[in-house]
Amino acid sequence: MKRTPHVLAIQSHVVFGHAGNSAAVFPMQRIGVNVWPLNTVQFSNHTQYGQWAGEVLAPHQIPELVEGIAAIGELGNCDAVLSGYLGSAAQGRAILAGVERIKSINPKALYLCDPVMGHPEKGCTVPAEVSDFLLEEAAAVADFMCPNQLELNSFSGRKAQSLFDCLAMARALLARGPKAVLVKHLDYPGKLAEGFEMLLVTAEGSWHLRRPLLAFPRQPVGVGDLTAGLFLTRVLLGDNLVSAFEFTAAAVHEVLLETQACASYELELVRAQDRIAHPRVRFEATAISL
Ligand SMILES: Nc1ncnc2c1ncn2[C@@H]1O[C@H](COP(=O)(O)OP(=O)(O)O)[C@@H](O)[C@H]1O
Ligand SMILES: Cc1ncc(COP(=O)(O)O)c(C=O)c1O
Ligand SMILES: [Mg+2]
Repeated sequence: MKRTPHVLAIQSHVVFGHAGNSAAVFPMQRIGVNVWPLNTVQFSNHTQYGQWAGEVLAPHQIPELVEGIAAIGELGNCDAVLSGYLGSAAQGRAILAGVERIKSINPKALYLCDPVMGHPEKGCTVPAEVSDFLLEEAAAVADFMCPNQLELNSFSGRKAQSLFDCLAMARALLARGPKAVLVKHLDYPGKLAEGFEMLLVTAEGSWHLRRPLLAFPRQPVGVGDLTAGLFLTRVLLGDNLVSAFEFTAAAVHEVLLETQACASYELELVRAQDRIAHPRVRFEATAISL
């Protein structure tokens, strides 16, 4: 029987609702991986509510927890690390040390870095040291990076002017080391208003995908975290990168359809669980080149 992969998922936890690990862990488990959640913060709720209670994990706890897993002889069973929102560059460096420790025991282990930089227009940003860390240090170690357009613009120091410009920006990020860059959400002048577009860029080629844009009174949070977690999971389960990309788009769309149907602000992950595992919709990625 094929072994079930294990993923160390290092990102935020919210008690109520879904963001970070609270958006990614259950869907990842539902489609077939064991998840080791290491929560970088425990907040009452996600920060887009404008108020929350809770605490950030001290950076020294990350290596301590990783060493704890090593001490019971289980660290070599880690097949991948996923990281999301970082409270500080110090927390990021502690994650990279953990990734290096895991790769030294299991060289096949993968690292997916979701370079979360918040939503500047909603007053939520990360310190400049975190965005510098993500570009200068994390990109060199990560196997996969999953920026959205804002994050890609921030890496490039400018706004994308066209789809081909987005592609050039993603290729520039790819040149820093990752095997693949998945742009979770494209935004550029001339983009069709009714579509939600994504991009996958690898050394082999580039693929563009469009799914319907759904109307929400308030944009749900945690979609990026769900996207990154599902993509990594499907790769671990043996999909090629393009298939993992197409599956992820379909499964995320199913969650958003359920969320919209329930008029819910929080993602309806439990109600959508069978559709996450077996999406009824399918979006085909089409190859594009510069
Ligand atoms: N098909 C869709 N229709 C409408 N909004 C969407 C759709 N897919 C994602 N979104 C929204 O687009 C925004 C950007 O998503 P994305 O960049 O993937 O991740 P993040 O959640 O990290 O910002 C999110 O606010 C999400 O709620
Ligand atoms: C605690 C927390 N974690 C993670 C996120 C990131 O969520 P998203 O997937 O929407 O980028 C947010 C967004 O507000 C958050 O508040
Ligand atoms: Mg995000």
